[in-house]
This record gives sequence, C-alpha cells and structure tokens, in this order.
Amino acid sequence: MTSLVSIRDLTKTYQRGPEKIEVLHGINLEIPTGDFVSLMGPSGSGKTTLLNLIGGLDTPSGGEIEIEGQRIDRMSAGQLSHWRSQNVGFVFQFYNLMPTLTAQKNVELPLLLAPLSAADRRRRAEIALQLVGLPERGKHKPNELSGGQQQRVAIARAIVSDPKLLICDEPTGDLDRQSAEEILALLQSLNRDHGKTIVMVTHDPKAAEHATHSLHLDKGTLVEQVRHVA
Ligand SMILES: Nc1ncnc2c1ncn2[C@@H]1O[C@H](COP(=O)(O)OP(=O)(O)OP(=O)(O)O)[C@@H](O)[C@H]1O
Repeated sequence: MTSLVSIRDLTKTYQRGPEKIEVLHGINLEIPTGDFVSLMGPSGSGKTTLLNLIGGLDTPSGGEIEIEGQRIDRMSAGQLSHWRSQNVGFVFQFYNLMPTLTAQKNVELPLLLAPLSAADRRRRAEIALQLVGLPERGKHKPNELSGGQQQRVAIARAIVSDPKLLICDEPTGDLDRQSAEEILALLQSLNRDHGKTIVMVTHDPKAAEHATHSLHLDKGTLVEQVRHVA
C-alpha cells in the first residue's frame, strides 16, 4: 500500500522564554492512502503539534514530512499555504465557523481564492452540504444550528475543495454522545466511500474505535500503533 504521509525523524522544539522545549522527539510514521488514523495520548503529549505539522499549519524543527511525494517541510510559508488550500481540509473541536455568515457562505469560503464563478462556488457548496446531510440548512447562521449541525457545516467546508487529507482535532470533543456518533459515522463514510485519508486527534476511546488504525503518543514519542480489524 502506498503512503500518503511519510514522516522521518520528526522533531519539534518550542521556545518558551529563554528555554527550548522539545515536544516531539524523532517521530517516524507512515500513513497509507485511505487510512483513518486516530491519534490518542495524555494531555500535553504532542498530539495537536503532530497534527498541525502533518496539515502544514506549522513547520518542524527537524526531520522530514512527505505528503504524496511532496516535501512540505521544505516549502516556504507561501508555498505551504497554497499547498494546504489544495490538499488538506481542517475540522476543529469548536467548528470555527464565521458567525455572521450563513452555512452556505461558510462552506464557500475556501473557494474564494479558486478561479471559479460565483455560481460554481454556490453549486459546490450545495453539493458539500448535501454530502454531510444538511441540504436544507444553507441559509441558517451558525447560532441557528445545533453543535452537531455546526460540525457538519465545518466538515462540508473542509471537503468543498475535494482535498485527499482531512485533519480533525477533537471533532467530537464538544458534542453529546449521539451527535458524536453521527459525526464519526460521517467521517467513516467520507473515508470509506469518498476515499478521504483522515487523521483525527481524540481523547475518546469510543471515537478512536471508528478509525482503521490507532496511534498513541506519550511525551512526544509514538509508543503504540494498532491496526483495527474492520
Ligand atoms: N506555541 C507553543 N509554544 C510553546 N509551547 C507550546 C506551544 N504549543 C504547544 N506547546 C507545548 O507543547 C506541548 C504539547 O502540546 P500539544 O498541544 O501538542 O499537546 P496535546 O497532546 O495536543 O495536548 P491536549 O490533549 O491537552 O490538547 C505542551 O507542553 C504545550 O504546552
């Protein structure tokens, strides 16, 4: 199986005042195309740091990150931002929707820089909202939607540019059990039926069970990798 993500000897050091703190200590990891990977571990173990490096939101202190054959650790800030917009969709715990915009306009946001007509943007956002099960909520503002519905809008925004990779940081962390299960089922369907490779940080072992593969980080080191039987 080919890898979508190849990570070699990855380190990340933060400067805190005069102190340098290494939070990732030489991670080696292959994520095959089509995997749904959960990333678990204690608070402060480096999960979000690793996730942000894979998604190109931050740059490593050492080592290599290759995604679909592209060395993203060697890209300039401008190249990385362009690469992200074409290749990665992001889903966060608190949805990060624009409160003044309708669901439809929130989903259209990542398309504003693409060479598309307004009608094409509208059509693509409608398709994405249909895919997440919210075809009739396009005109609603985020505060008129439940948490689960807001997360669906955020997922529609993440997939509207058709990226291969979805990066999810605690996507169910703010939801009740039933809404969480619905969001996890949606992520599973995007993985199985639409070929998205997903990397998801979670504290919830039940959420991790929906993944095909679990990784465990402890104090900046990968300590366990488990492949789930489908
Ligand atoms: N920008 C930063 N500057 C300095 N230190 C940071 C920065 N970001 C994270 N850290 C530190 O790096 C370590 C790992 O943080 P990270 O957020 O990756 O952990 P985590 O496993 O995602 O934690 P949690 O489960 O609590 O979200 C922590 O000690 C954190 O304080």
